[in-house]
Amino acid sequence: MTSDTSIRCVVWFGQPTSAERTRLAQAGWHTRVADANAQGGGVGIRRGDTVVAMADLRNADADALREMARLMADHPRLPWLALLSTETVVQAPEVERVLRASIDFFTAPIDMQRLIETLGTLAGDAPAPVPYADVPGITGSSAAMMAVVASLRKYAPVDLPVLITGETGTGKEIAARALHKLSPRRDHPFAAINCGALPANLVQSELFGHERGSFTGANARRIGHFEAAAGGTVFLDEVGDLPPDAQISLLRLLQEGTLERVGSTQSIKLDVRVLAATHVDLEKAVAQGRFREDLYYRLNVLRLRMPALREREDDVLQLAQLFLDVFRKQHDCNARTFSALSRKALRDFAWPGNVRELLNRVQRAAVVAEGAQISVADLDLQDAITMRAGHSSLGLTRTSAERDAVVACLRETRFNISECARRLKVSRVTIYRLCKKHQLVLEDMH
Ligand SMILES: Nc1ncnc2c1ncn2[C@@H]1O[C@H](COP(=O)(O)OP(=O)(O)OP(=O)(O)O)[C@@H](O)[C@H]1O
Repeated sequence: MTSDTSIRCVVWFGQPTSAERTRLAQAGWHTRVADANAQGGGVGIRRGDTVVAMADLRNADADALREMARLMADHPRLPWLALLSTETVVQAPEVERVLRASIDFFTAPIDMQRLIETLGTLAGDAPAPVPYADVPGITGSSAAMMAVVASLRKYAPVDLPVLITGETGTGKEIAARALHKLSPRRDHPFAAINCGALPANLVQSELFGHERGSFTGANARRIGHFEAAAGGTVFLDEVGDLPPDAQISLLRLLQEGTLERVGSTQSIKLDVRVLAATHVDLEKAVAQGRFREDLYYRLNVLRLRMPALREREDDVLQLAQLFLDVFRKQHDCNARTFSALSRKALRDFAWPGNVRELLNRVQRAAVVAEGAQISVADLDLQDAITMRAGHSSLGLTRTSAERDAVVACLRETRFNISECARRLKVSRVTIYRLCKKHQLVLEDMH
């Protein structure tokens, strides 16, 4: 069983500066200087800990270089990074040997941000989120999320309704906001209305407005949500909850582009795009006569399905780290990252409440965590780690397909990491991360 208190350690062959050590410590990495005097002074390394070795060539003379190359050859299982000075002669045979044995190298002055990101990747952390610069609010680089982003880009400029489906908390409103922001209507209002939360007797008036005196309590004329969003976009969440009379008014707006306020017979022309969401089966509601079929076809012109979080296993850690980083900016908290075991639990959990549940668990964990690492207990996910990863056959199939692809390519390339990375169109660091994820020990595969 993996310990939930595993450490991350950089075994530094050479001399780190105190500023470098401080930055690493801030990022959750212990530094153990490997020299003749190091015994006992460093961190105890145990099974389950993450260890990265640093070949610091900045002050290395010819003897030290030779020694380093020999050391690296003796420890091929360690992930090695190399640090060079601007004077290091990279063509020198000993330097070439060091570089060939290294996953990546850095030249002084070290870009500490890049170093910390590289260490994180080697430790199996979530890859940095893919920024969709033009698609606000959307995070995730899984295949499922990339497909969503492609649809958002396609649908946004088209002035037709979009029916957004998906379980609760999958980001349907985020998708609707992104559609609005990417559309030519972006400078006009966006109104999000939860149809299920409107009092049944006031739905018509809330959505379409009313004239003074149209019903008891209507003391003044009121503009409805649709009119207030003129020129923009209206997002109707839980559209299946609309009562029959509001369904008729909405159909008319979609067909004719007009509405009537309650208590008036005057038609008002209105330009507004309608986006609708549902987490219930609208087809079933139509079959049962609870939802108008003609309205269903009007709303369902373009369809966007938001995937459940369990279908986006690759995004869970990115989202968790993002939510933690955002929380840290707003609150004083010790937690900076997730323990190895809690990362496993985050990946394995089925997330019935989807992204919203992830956000809530991370925020709660950030409040209760005592140290720099969020534990499984902080996330209240103790049960998740006892369950098998990917209860769903989809999760299992995907994981084993990924493992098979890496193993096959490594064999085809005769375990040449660079060639394997080139063929799979990923970085060498990713190959090392995948080997770690699937517990592939290169030497055991020959
Ligand atoms: N891809 C994403 N990137 C970042 N945050 C997200 C993403 N998807 C959802 N969220 C966050 O998750 C929460 C739930 O999202 P949202 O309200 O859009 O879900 P929903 O599907 O509309 O839920 P419901 O069906 O319950 O109304 C929000 O806080 C949102 O910011």
